[in-house]
Amino acid sequence: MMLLSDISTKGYDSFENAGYRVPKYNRKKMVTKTMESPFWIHFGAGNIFRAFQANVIEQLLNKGVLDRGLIVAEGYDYEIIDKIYHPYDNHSILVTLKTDGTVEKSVIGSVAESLVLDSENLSAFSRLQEVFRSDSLQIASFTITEKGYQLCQPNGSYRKDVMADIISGPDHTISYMGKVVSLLHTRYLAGKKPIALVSMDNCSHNGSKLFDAVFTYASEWLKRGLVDSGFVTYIKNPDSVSFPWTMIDKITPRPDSSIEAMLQTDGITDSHAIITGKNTYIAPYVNAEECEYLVIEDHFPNKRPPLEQGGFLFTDRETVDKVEKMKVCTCLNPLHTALAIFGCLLDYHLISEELNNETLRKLIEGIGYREGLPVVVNPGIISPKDFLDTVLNVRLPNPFMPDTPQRIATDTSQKLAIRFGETIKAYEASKELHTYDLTLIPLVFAGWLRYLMGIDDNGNPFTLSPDPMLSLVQPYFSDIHLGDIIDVETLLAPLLSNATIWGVNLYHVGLADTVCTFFSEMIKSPGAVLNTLKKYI
Ligand SMILES: NC(=O)C1=CN([C@@H]2O[C@H](COP(=O)(O)OP(=O)(O)OC[C@H]3O[C@@H](n4cnc5c(N)ncnc54)[C@H](O)[C@@H]3O)[C@@H](O)[C@H]2O)C=CC1
Ligand SMILES: O=P(O)(O)OC[C@H]1O[C@](O)(CO)[C@@H](O)[C@@H]1O
Repeated sequence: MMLLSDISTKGYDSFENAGYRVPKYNRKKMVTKTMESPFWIHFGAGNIFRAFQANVIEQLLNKGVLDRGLIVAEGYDYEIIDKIYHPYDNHSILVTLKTDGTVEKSVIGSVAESLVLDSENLSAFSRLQEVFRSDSLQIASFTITEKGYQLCQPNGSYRKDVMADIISGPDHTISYMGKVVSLLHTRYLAGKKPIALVSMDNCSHNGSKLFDAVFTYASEWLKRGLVDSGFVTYIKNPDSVSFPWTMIDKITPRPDSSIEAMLQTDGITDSHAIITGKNTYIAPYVNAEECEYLVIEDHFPNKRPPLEQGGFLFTDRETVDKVEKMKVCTCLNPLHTALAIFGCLLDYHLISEELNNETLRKLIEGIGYREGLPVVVNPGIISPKDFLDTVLNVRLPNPFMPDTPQRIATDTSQKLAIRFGETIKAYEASKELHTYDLTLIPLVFAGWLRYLMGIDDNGNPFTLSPDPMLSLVQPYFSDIHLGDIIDVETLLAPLLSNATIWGVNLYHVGLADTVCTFFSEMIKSPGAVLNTLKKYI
């Protein structure tokens, strides 16, 4: 029997004997050095951080490239720190699921310290202030989901907690970003020390999103006389505070029970997944694919260690933008969304199993190679064709990855515009290509509308994944049944013309009729979704 919670007292031997990779550096020394002179603090203690950033730093510690590790702060879901970090002395187990079926299990010790970003927890907050005052701090990074950067409510006014912070100033913050900007203010007061604030979230132009959030607090505080103008100048000066853009890619599903069972078979009896009160799915272990990309705009005013030795790719902003577009608009995420929609409709519960369905495989190959690649901009540092080949032949079919269409189907209404709309716009702008050449993208659009009926292709009801637009779009489909003869054009017109959903008004780009035709065919009877796909692919 092995206990992860015993690891700091009993050492790594039993884990090593059970075939786990274990820290090869002197962890005590590493922790002491990190506490004394931190270089990287990360906000967002969720799964991707543990699978990716913490593992890269672990490798660099093992190689002797680094002698200090990471500090992590969690400002949204404190339960993660209390239940998943502290009981294990900040260790975690990374389970890497390789495509050949082999599994690599590693004990990750690179997180030296974990803290709640809670202004009411005075000791944690003053420690964070101390970290932000240190000369050595070079990077504050974030994986806090796209929601983490949003300061406003859907009606455009500030959220309550944001407004409270704007009024009370940097010394009494309660909102997430307010607390971050308060810490940055501490750093400013400590001598305008330079730092890179690096969003590593999956959203387009993420650095600018982070800047906008930070700048909003600073300028609102300046307006109210709560900070001096030098603070705003500090944030706007790229030699003091930078906001590099990044592109991150590593499929990291929620902790899966099959992995937990595997750890138990190895004798680890205290590694159980939890769902926190804030709905984070987290465990002392994390499961992820092997493939990973983190492309970062190389702009670090307080310098940085040689993280490229851990595989991060440093480049200019324009290249990050191109890589991001390549991944999100063409080579990965459109394929993922197509599999999510049709996976739910065809009752699949594993992405990898969908790749064994010839029709679905042809669908995503066509979306990538035929419809997407002709308009993708080559970023240079990664070849789109090679990237797409790997997605199709290595990553998505990986039978050992417990990733589900239902997870990816989350928030589809927010994803269609960026994942498909950009390709449609590129066809519109092209002299040689025409939107009427597109068949597969309209099939996905019709598929999503069919998905919104909440009835699968066998005629059975299923639960739609969470999506902020459901209450708006679902009512259109509430009275439709398979086999109904309806005026599809009249039903769908308000949706098809909504450019917020698709990135374009489908009438303006000549695709509305095609989507209506496909949708009509998909609602004819049970089995009609698959038949429609077969007919047009
Ligand atoms: N899981 C994946 O495959 C990948 C995830 N990412 C990025 O990382 C983000 C987080 O992913 P995971 O760590 O896997 O998810 P997770 O569910 O394990 O953790 C989510 C993290 O975001 C925080 N969070 C959630 N809502 C928040 C809010 N409203 N304000 C501030 N913080 C909030 C949580 O407290 C937690 O730290 C994703 O949204 C994505 O942008 C990027 C590449 C791959
Ligand atoms: O939920 P989304 O944004 O569709 O992303 C699906 C997955 O694919 C990725 O884009 C791969 O990096 C991850 O960010 C995410 O886990």
